[in-house]
Amino acid sequence: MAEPATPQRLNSPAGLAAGEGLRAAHWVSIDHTFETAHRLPHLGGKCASLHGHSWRVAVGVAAPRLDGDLTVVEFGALKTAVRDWIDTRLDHGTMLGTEDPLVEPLLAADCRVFRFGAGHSAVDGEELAADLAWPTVEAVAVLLRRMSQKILAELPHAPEARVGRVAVREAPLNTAECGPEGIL
Ligand SMILES: Nc1nc2c(c(=O)[nH]1)N=C([C@H](O)[C@H](O)COP(=O)(O)OP(=O)(O)OP(=O)(O)O)CN2
Repeated sequence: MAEPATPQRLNSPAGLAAGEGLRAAHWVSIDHTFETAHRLPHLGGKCASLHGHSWRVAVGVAAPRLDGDLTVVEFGALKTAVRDWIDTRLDHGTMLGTEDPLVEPLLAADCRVFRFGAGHSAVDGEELAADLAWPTVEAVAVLLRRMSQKILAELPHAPEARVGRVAVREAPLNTAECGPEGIL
């Protein structure tokens, strides 16, 4: 009789014939949405005007083999942590370059502001964007990939699990992706 496919056997390289799938590669991803304003004075045109988007982020995590519970990382734990980080710092706020003259008046009016390019004055997560001068979609993807790497490191995950591509959509037609170095 065939041996039952218990999680232990499935995750054990010794329990698999050569070429069987579980040693190959695994990708999972979670999505989150947030409502945030930004502006990009350095690009000029309409992007220089303060405007808002319904942003969507997809965080991908890859691993060469699964954890003992047959996951790359548990969806619920990853979603909770990613949502919490975004919802307390970006959602219903404004992303600005640190030199933007709108920073001070918005903070004075008790609005949520997340500064890019804040260098040594970065606070509460801004350090992850301290070297990114403006909140372009590409820069937001870098920020959220760094955030995801920090979160993954603090969660139980499969051996050698890594954050893969992080895709950020600011509008239905505009998406930026950030992936591991060497992917091109
Ligand atoms: N590579 C990038 N290009 C642009 C960015 C960016 O972050 N990275 N940002 C903008 C503007 O902020 C703007 O929000 C988007 O501009 P655009 O696509 O031109 O405008 P619409 O969303 O209104 O697009 P339509 O297709 O014209 O409706 C610009 N470029």
